[in-house]
Amino acid sequence: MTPAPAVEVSALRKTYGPKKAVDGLDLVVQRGEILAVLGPNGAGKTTTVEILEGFRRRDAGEVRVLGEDPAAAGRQWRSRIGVVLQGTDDLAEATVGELVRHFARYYPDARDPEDVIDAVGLREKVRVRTRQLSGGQRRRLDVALGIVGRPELVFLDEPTTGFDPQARRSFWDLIAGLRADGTTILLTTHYLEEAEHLADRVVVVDRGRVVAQGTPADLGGRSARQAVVRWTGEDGPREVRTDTPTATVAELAAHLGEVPGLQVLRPTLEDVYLSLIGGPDGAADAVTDEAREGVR
Ligand SMILES: Nc1ncnc2c1ncn2[C@@H]1O[C@H](COP(=O)(O)OP(=O)(O)OP(=O)(O)O)[C@@H](O)[C@H]1O
Repeated sequence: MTPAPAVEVSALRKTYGPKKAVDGLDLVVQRGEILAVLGPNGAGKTTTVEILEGFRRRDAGEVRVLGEDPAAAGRQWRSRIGVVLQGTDDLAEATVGELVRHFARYYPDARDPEDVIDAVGLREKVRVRTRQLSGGQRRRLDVALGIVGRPELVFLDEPTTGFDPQARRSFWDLIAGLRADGTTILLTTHYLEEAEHLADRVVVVDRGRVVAQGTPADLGGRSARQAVVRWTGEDGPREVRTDTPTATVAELAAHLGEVPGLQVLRPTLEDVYLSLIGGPDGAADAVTDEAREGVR
């Protein structure tokens, strides 16, 4: 028997005054998978995650997280969930080491705090007060506090915002390690390469509902889209669209030998994502721009 999904959401709704932040959202996160939720600013990602964490009330819809309704779940349920909170300002005078060790004591089966400090790359900062950390280091501390309790399910809301590229890579290794331990992870991100690198599946949310989902390779029919073969011909740049780029390249090579300027291009995850949400500025912004054009 396949285990029940870690997260099941159907027809979720949440409004703030007249604003429909979440508008009929359906979502499933299977046990052991990494699901990335993508979407433009204001799409409803954080609201959804906060409802799943039990921090925000919903207006309507069914929600099950580790088999329970987060709106009614208790302490024991909470100890099975890892929440990466943004900012622990009231604890700014504590050191990194003190905080991680302190949080570990709240959980029945916590990870070794020293291992967690190493895993998030804060060993050199272990005696530094949290108020003295950089933004990226603070975020890593948030992650450390979110995972030290050995949660079955971790919510990561834009975990690598403000990370330098090297820190982002080590964070990805950390997440891959959690997954290898069987942890289920739901992450929101604006970094398409992060979703591509980490996620088993991605869900694209726009205006409070899911507009597409799939593996990073297949999202929006990506793998089925035609490839573009480009090269430099005698008269300048040439390009053809084809379902069989290998055959095209073989043909070119037979004619030209080493093909000058050869490139085979497929739509990136970012291309597909932007087409799903309506262009580089997102559908909502495109409409606003049109309206602005109208009044000029
Ligand atoms: N506490 C609140 N009161 C009123 N409106 C809110 C509140 N929180 C969010 N909103 C609005 O609800 C919508 C969804 O916001 P949410 O933060 O869930 O989006 P998001 O997808 O996480 O965006 P981002 O990518 O910018 O973090 C936005 O229009 C936002 O302005």
